[in-house]
Amino acid sequence: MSESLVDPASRTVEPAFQGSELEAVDISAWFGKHKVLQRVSLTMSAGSVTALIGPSGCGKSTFLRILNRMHELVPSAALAGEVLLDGVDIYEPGGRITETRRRIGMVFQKPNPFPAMSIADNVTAGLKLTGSKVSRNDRMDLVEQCLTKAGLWKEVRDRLKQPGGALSGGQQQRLCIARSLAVRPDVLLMDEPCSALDPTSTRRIEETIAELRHEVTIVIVTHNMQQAARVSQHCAFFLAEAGTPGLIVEAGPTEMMFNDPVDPRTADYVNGRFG
Ligand SMILES: Nc1ncnc2c1ncn2[C@@H]1O[C@H](COP(=O)(O)OP(=O)(O)OP(=O)(O)O)[C@@H](O)[C@H]1O
Repeated sequence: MSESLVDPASRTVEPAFQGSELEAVDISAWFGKHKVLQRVSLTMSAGSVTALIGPSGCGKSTFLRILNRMHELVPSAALAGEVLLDGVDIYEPGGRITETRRRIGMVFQKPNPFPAMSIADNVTAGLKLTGSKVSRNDRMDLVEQCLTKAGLWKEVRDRLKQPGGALSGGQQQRLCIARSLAVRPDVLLMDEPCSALDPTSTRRIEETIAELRHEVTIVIVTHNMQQAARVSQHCAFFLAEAGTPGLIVEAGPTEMMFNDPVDPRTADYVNGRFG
């Protein structure tokens, strides 16, 4: 893929950012007897966006869901390995799942605001679940702050009481990002957040991601190579060959992954020769 795909501005890692580091160590995963991930290790650094790329079915979403303990919601699901958030395993016995999911938020493929709930209430909907209390005044400040960070404030500030479901798809996705930010996560996981959106809304979300990475560590699954090149500073290429479990073929700085990968399979994939 040509060098111009990688935005030079997105490569710089801000030295001042003191965010959280997420590290997956030797993660294997199963659905029943079907092993879908094989000893995957990856460090997702603070202050940067890590893109997970690879063909359909290679385990990217499963890996992402393991990073905030959502994988275990599937009855047949099992896993081995560790996920360290700032050095502490989120799967440690006695660890609180609610607190883990507060610290590691998730934005899904399809925008999922509460459609009948007001825009403002959508933003603060996660606070109750995590047991956080905010006064009425602080609540409105928080609503404004999160909508601003999600790049939606200017578009909705005059209609905060209108239902979230009345927004466009792209606005709904930014509302979901605002809702994730309200509980002050350390990490934000995004599973193909633009796949249901038009190119303009996609651009808008990408701009939001570029701004957010200065305050929250971001991990994004994307099928769009241009998007991976535009928004991420690090990339991991997943592959499941001939029915074998998914593994990481190669991971590293996005510029290297796109312009000078070590493994020929990475070059083939990022250049659109398969997948
Ligand atoms: N709930 C589930 N129950 C059983 N098998 C599952 C479940 N979810 C995923 N799988 C299987 O796990 C493997 C990895 O799926 P996963 O969705 O993680 O891949 P992916 O790389 O994210 O794919 P895509 O890019 O198409 O979203 C696939 O073989 C899939 O069929």
